[in-house]
Amino acid sequence: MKVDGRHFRSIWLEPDGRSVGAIDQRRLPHEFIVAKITTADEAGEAISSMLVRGAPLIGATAAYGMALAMRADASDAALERAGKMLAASRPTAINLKWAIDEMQRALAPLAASARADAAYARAREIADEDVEINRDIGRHGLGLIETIAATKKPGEPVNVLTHCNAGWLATVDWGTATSPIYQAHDRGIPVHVWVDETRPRNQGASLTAWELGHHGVPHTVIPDNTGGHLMQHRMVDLAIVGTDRVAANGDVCNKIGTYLKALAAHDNGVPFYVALPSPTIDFSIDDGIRQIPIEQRAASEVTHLTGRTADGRIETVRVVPDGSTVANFGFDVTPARLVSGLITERGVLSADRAALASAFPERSKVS
Ligand SMILES: CSC[C@H]1O[C@H](OP(=O)(O)O)[C@H](O)[C@@H]1O
Repeated sequence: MKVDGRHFRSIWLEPDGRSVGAIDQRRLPHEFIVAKITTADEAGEAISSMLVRGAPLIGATAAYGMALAMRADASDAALERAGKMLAASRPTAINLKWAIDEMQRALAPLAASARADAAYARAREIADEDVEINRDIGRHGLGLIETIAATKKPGEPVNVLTHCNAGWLATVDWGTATSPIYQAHDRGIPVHVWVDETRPRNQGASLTAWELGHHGVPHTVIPDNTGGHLMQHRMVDLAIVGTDRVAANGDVCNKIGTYLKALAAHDNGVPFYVALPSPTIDFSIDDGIRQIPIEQRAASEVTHLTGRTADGRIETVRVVPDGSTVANFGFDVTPARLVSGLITERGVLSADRAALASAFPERSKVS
């Protein structure tokens, strides 16, 4: 997507053909800083520190991390070690394991001398595939927005609520939940986005709002607790969120607070859609609430906030009393019964095993 008129992906191979460039998402929205990742360990640290974040982008970063590992040591032991290290960087997004499995499947049969070049080629394919998949997600999700737009008065926007950041910053490009929004906007369909700030890391306020602003999409940042009120007052036409892992039965794991939005949407008859690329489907599990591991992150993400002072300095301040106990669950699981549909690269599916297996037979058999 564009940043001040210049096209960017969220991650890319640098001109040196070895190191990997990535937007440091911890510095947005106040600073646009590009990080250079030069080793597999740095790729793992970029994922665990959330320099890069978002399920598809985590996968692409791990793929390049495997390539960096092979550049340094292409032995079988190094291939296994890099996979384990990267897989341990974050537990919830299944795209991480998917990408590592893809890389090891491509590299294990090769002679060590051929592995580095093959790894970079496969990592680039994974990144490019993500862009095309997300473009297709947008194409299929666009229909949902067009249907609602047809019921509106001329110029009246379709109001979409989203939670966290499932934008182009969470993927290699386009985003998942935002792809239909960008495509509707680019076609002149009036859209407005209610952006959940998404405590504690504020991915909505700091990332989604930044993205939408740079693309010229009208949006309003709201505290996380506002969505239910807006839905009660018919101010939300559609909710679209991303996901980090979908169980075979259609249960959806996403950023903490998604489940509460789905409950409010269900109670108010607001369509609640989840956008995802097929690598996010985990066909090996069929009960998301019981089987999807929920990451717990540092208390400091809750006790402290970072922002810009009136005179332009970036400062971090404490917002919780010393000594208070903190719980920081990163994700929750929305049961399939609360999901109106899954927007995938192969169409909009009902949130159930039959629909997922029918749309992706090649994946459902593997698991
Ligand atoms: C398109 S996947 C985006 C997904 O990932 C986010 O989590 P995090 O920012 O912690 O990586 C969030 O769950 C988004 O919906």
